[in-house]
Amino acid sequence: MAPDAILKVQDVRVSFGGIVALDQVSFEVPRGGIAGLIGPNGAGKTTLFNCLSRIYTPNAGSILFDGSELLNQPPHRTATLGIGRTFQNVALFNDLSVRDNIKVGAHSRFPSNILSDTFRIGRAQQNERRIGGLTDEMLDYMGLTGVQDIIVSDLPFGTRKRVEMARALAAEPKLLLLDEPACGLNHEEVEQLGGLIRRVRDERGISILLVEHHMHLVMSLCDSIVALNFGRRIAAGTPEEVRVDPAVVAAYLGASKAS
Ligand SMILES: Nc1ncnc2c1ncn2[C@@H]1O[C@H](COP(=O)(O)OP(=O)(O)OP(=O)(O)O)[C@@H](O)[C@H]1O
Repeated sequence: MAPDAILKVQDVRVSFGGIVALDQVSFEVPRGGIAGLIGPNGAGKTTLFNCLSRIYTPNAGSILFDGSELLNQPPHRTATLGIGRTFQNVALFNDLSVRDNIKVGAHSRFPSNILSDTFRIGRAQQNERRIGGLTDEMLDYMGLTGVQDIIVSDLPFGTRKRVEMARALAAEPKLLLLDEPACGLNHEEVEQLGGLIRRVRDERGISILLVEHHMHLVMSLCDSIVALNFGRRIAAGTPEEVRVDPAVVAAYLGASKAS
């Protein structure tokens, strides 16, 4: 793996019965980069994200994260290894407050064990203080301090999306996977989101991979882009290269004709 790649996806294949959702897909995310994953509906983007967050196990291929094979790790370790994620439809604990949702993210940074915590109360208390500190920091960073006690289900969709990103950031990931972060946001919110994602990379050094249909956001934000269609990689390169790639143009024209 190139020393500057945080993620290397190599020849990944996933099939569901007769449907091949990913077919020999390979690409890299440079460390400290913002990479985009694009493609028409059904191209395989979510399936790939589900492999990266270990919800699915590929039938073949390799996923190197920070130099180690991710597929050898148990699924529950992805957060502790340093992979954070948000979901297309927002997956928060709807009955909990903003603060408690973010605390859940911070907890994965300081894993606890009821047995050892019982005998090492001092350490458990120290971890609780750190979790509280990290939660405060994320509330402030994401501009959510004013709504910290509000139950998540009472908030507008755009704010819930920010809470979800704050929860992922509270686990201090090395790589953040954003699944359609602009979906459901208005024009102004999309502009703010672009600035926020850039800040997360610039100020926190977090590498980012985003799946997104909002082409203006992808093209203005990403350093590199991978395009999929029918489970296959059809193009990869800079935004300028991918935008004019004939296979990408044909895939999107085909998708718009079909819809
Ligand atoms: N759990 C599953 N069982 C069966 N088929 C699936 C499953 N998940 C995805 N697929 C199929 O795999 C293919 C890729 O789907 P996927 O959701 O990854 O595409 P996508 O690029 O994320 O699409 P969208 O932009 O609409 O979210 C599709 O043909 C889809 O129907």
